[in-house]
Amino acid sequence: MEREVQRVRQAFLSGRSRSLRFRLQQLEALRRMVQEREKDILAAIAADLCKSEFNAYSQEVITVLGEIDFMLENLPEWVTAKPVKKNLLTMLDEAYIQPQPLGVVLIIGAWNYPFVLTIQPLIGAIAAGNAVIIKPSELSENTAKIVAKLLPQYLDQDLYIVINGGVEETTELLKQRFDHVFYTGNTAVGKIVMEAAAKHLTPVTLELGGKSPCYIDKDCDLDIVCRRITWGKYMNCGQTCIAPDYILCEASLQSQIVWKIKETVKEFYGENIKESPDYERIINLRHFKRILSLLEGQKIAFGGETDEATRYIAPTVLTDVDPKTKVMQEEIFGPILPIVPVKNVDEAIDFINEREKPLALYVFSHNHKLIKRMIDETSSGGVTGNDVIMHFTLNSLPFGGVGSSGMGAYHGKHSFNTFSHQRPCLLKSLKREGANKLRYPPNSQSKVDWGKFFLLKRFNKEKYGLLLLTFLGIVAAVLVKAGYY
Ligand SMILES: NC(=O)c1ccc[n+]([C@@H]2O[C@H](COP(=O)([O-])OP(=O)(O)OC[C@H]3O[C@@H](n4cnc5c(N)ncnc54)[C@H](O)[C@@H]3O)[C@@H](O)[C@H]2O)c1
Ligand SMILES: CCCCCCCC=O
Repeated sequence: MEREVQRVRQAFLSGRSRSLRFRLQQLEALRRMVQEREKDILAAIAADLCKSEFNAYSQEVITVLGEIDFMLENLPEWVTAKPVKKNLLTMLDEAYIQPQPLGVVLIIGAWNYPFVLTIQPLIGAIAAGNAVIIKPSELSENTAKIVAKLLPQYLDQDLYIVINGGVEETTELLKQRFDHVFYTGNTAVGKIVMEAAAKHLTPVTLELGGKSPCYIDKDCDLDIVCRRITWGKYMNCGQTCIAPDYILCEASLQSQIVWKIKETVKEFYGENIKESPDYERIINLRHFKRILSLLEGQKIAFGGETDEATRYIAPTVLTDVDPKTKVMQEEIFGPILPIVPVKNVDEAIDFINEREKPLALYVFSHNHKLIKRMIDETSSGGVTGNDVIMHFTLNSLPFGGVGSSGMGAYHGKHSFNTFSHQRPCLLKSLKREGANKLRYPPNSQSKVDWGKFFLLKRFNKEKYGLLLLTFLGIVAAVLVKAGYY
């Protein structure tokens, strides 16, 4: 492992990943890989999650292609140095921020959307000029294999490498020194990753999970609300980090919601859900059994059918759920939707605030003020109002958690920033030494006064104009040089 990391570091130190041209070339090669080997990629995802080609394409491949195109379009502008505002002391100098690559980045992927959740961070890391070690999740072994097979055929083989393996390999990898670690997965492993990274003072991005609440106000169109929630909850068999985990609503809405979700499930997946090409399966037996254990002692309004041989769990809704029961203590990450009745929006806000900060928050209402109030008075990684999941798809929005749902963010420019160091640069001339006398010892009251004038004075640019500021600066420099101060 040490040798592999060393090899990637040597490749980074060669400097070739830094030029804009090289980054664009690699991103174009990655796009070619996705386009030319689409069938192999979709087949691998299908084998891991029993997902149809249409679903794999629209949930994973489109996002990857969209992200690459967005990077190719914007990267030339993002990599350029950005001049910053100056003060009187630096107005004749050059001051700018130069984004630079961090170095060697470790990306640890997740299994639930095994392609996009591994490749989208990779796109950001390449765009920012880094070398990358990719560790796909061993749980989605088919996608892990295809990623390991294809990437070296299209990308620089020393700068971007894939290491496959399980906990043992990840543990070994985490002992190495990286310049950034980007982890997607559960909160418990997130802590292990952060602890390992801390030994080298390596910064981390942690894309974790949590119980994302969904508040339904009585002032809304329940048909539309239930259709959107059904889509986001049962997509990928509930194995979506930002799936609505549970519903909060007034007790009077509960039976209508159950009925409408049941009808929508029929509309989406037909009478025989097992036969639907749009309904996936649970990733493995461990997760299958974990999800089943969440049903114990619950009132099942509909669903609840299971088949261990195929790891099938039907779309299920639970009603009148007691917040103290197991299903409300951990992230469900499966097709079970508990409804917890609350008296009103105040109680819903308290309910959310008494728990760990979730990765997403959903609120449905015709009342825009109520939605704004929910946003103002709670915290979550991201929010979609009157829909679910969709904030993930807009790459101008940062995607990430807060508190126990994670730290840092990515997507689009936010990925570029995550994998870059924003290097502040101030370039001075070796001339104009007179003005510097102000900061050299011995200090005096008049030097302090001039310091205050240069550094603290706020000018209204429109009123005085830049010319006046320049004039004042020159006068001050001349006075200092002449030895008056
Ligand atoms: N925020 C996001 O974008 C996002 C996306 C997908 C999943 N998630 C979250 O991930 C969770 C589900 O994934 P999971 O928990 O099954 O992931 P997981 O257990 O498969 O972990 C993911 C990665 O961590 C490694 N790993 C596991 N145990 C380890 C250990 N003890 N030491 C070192 N490495 C270890 C695995 O090898 C794998 O590569 C959910 O909580 C979900 O919300 C979050
Ligand atoms: C269009 C759907 C993409 C959903 C990706 C969710 C990522 C977290 O699991």
